[in-house]
Amino acid sequence: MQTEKVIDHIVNWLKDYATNANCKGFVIGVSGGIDSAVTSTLCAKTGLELLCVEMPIHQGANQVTRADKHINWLMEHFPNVNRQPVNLTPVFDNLVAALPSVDNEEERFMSLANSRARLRMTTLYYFAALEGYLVAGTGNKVEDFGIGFYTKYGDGGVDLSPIADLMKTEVYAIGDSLGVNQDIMEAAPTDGLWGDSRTDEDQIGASYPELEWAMEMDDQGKTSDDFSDRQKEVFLIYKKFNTANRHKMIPIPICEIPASLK
Ligand SMILES: NC(=O)c1ccc[n+]([C@@H]2O[C@H](COP(=O)([O-])OP(=O)(O)OC[C@H]3O[C@@H](n4cnc5c(N)ncnc54)[C@H](O)[C@@H]3O)[C@@H](O)[C@H]2O)c1
Ligand SMILES: Nc1ncnc2c1ncn2[C@@H]1O[C@H](COP(=O)(O)O)[C@@H](O)[C@H]1O
Ligand SMILES: O=P(O)(O)OP(=O)(O)O
Repeated sequence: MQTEKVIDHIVNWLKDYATNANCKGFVIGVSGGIDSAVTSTLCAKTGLELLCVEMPIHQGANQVTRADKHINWLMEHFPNVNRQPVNLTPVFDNLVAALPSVDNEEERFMSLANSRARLRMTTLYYFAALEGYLVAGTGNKVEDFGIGFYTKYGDGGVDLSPIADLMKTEVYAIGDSLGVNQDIMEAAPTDGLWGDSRTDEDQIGASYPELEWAMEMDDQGKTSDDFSDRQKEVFLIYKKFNTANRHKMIPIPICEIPASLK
């Protein structure tokens, strides 16, 4: 990858898109992870306004510290960057309190994890409408179009996706070139939605480099019969997620009414 040229390409793309859309700039959620660190830095480099929103929901202290440090760094280098902390912990707790209780709390862990991402999306769109900004998405290619590892209409609900054509390893290469701080470069990817320290790899059962390999093999038309041992295992994990989450990667189904009925 020609890293410097890719950076310039994305920055120009962001600038052109916002200008043509008559928007003043961007709003983004900054989590302390690599995807939002890279995307926010690319947005900052456009020179347009950038609002970085920190939205903890029972967040691990290390994630909050990494996000803080990254935003401080951006603000030191780019006068067009501002920050807005929004503590969503009480909002989330109130939502849970307003919902009917369940017999077994475990039954709703996934539903509530995704609700966290949707509260963040709602918050980002509040600022987008208020200030005339676009919501910048932070999904990369393997998450968005490989395994569909994001919350539909949560972190997947965005206006534009600057890094969605880049694999996670390419996002790290860009982060390195942009000077993203080492804590973030070394942090294990996590969706941070569970109130514990589980990583994406813990949840998925494969690492991003492994999943990128499987995505490449799938694109080449390979099947699980072409592999054995760990490769077969990874390929099957990839296919399972890719199949289950395909509905997130295509337009929503619309019930077409036959002309004869109109
Ligand atoms: N980037 C990240 O690391 C990141 C961010 C957020 C979430 N996550 C993870 O992503 C996962 C998201 O969970 P999920 O995928 O179950 O939730 P989701 O809400 O993203 O998708 C499930 C929902 O999609 C709809 N749906 C299901 N099948 C459908 C179909 N065939 N056609 C149309 N709609 C359909 C239903 O409403 C269902 O509740 C979790 O494991 C979460 O931890 C990862
Ligand atoms: N705590 C957070 N504050 C702001 N924005 C956040 C936070 N956690 C997540 N986000 C945003 O959502 C995407 C996806 O998050 P994952 O951690 O990968 O699930 C992230 O890039 C932020 O934009
Ligand atoms: O989306 P982010 O910034 O939270 O990155 P990661 O998923 O690698 O934690």
